Amino acid sequence: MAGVLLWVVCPKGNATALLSLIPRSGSKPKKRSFNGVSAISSAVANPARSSEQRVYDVVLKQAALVKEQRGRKALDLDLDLEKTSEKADGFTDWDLLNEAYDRCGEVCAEYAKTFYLGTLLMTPERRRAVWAIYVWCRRTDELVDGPNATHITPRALDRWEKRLDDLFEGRPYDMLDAALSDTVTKYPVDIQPFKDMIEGMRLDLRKSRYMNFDELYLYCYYVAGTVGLMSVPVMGIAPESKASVESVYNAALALGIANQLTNILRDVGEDARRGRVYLPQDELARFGLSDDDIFRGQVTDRWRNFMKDQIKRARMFFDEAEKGVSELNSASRWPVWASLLLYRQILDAIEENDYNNFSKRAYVGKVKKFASLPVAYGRALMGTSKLI
Ligand SMILES: CC(C)=CCC/C(C)=C/CC/C(C)=C/CC/C(C)=C/[C@@H]1[C@@H](COP(=O)(O)OP(=O)(O)O)[C@]1(C)CC/C=C(\C)CC/C=C(\C)CCC=C(C)C
Ligand SMILES: [Mn+2]
Repeated sequence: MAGVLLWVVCPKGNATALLSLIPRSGSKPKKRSFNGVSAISSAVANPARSSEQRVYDVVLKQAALVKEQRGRKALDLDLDLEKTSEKADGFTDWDLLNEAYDRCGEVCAEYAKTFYLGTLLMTPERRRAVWAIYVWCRRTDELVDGPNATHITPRALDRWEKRLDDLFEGRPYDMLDAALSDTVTKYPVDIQPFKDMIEGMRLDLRKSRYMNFDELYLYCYYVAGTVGLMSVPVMGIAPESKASVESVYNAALALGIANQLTNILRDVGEDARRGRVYLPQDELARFGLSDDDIFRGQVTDRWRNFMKDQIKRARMFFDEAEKGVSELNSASRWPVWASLLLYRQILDAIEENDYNNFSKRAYVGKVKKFASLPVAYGRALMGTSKLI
């Protein structure tokens, strides 16, 4: 990771409410109404398009790419790598490419053990592609959150983006990039979600307050919804699924948003100590709260009520995501269910802490964690048809 950093710094070379929140297949995102608040939010003050509409364009683009490839039937993604694929440009050594993927697996095992174990159920080809995506996301997040984050400037992120362009064009900069470079030649992965994740990191450099949910939604899409859009082309949709491609991508997007909203609710105290408040300012005000209450860090009834509302919304996104998991290829469902159930339980833990997310970290204990794994497995075995 240090090498990457050096290069970047100094380069060389309620349910109905949610249903209106998540756009359905082929339709445009509708006006959002959450908790009785007409929350087309910034779109009201600003005739420009809402975050939801902007994000939906990326969903459509990604879905179109998948459909195009399905139509061509050019790839059989389950065949052995050696039999099916061309070598990535500049990478003529199979051993080196295998080594690059193995290294991605090691990084993944080190940073996200449960997720890594889940990927072992996937086909070898898909598994290593997901590792490559994971590693790129982890490195991108490390740039702004890692030990050297203070050296990161918008220009450094521009260079990271240039490097992304290069790897998508078959010119990887290092071994880990080479694995992703190979992955994007084999799966219908669009570059836009990757660029958008970098945009999320840029946002983190310049913005520490979110006026309303529309602004927060865009941030959550950038840093987390994108992960869903990057992963599904690799995980694959079950051949027997009757769901539209768009609806599956919407569910994937919802899972990323749900995870990030959960992250934000869990880390309120930690973020405040870094001068950051990710909670929508207008919603805080509606509950008679302000930044000062967050910096004071006292759990009051106002805070509890506010948190109940926020948790409810995060759960609605999880509910929406759940509908899509069964549409994925059977071998990809288990890790997704496992991560969904584990993340969702963080919300329960916040409740169990009596909403003290200022000084008590909500976490899911080992027993609950392990108990979720067979539940995830059971759900993964269930068939499709929750979406249309
Ligand atoms: C149909 C359907 C439901 C499909 C499933 C789609 C799918 C696999 C969605 C994945 C959703 C997911 C795991 C999103 C990640 C959300 C997340 C935690 C984002 C974090 C961002 C920044 O957060 P922050 O800095 O506030 O927090 P930290 O303190 O840093 O934690 C991220 C850290 C961005 C970087 C993301 C990653 C490193 C995770 C990348 C994961 C994958 C590529 C694999 C996803 C696959 C599975 C099975 C979970
Ligand atoms: Mn982070």
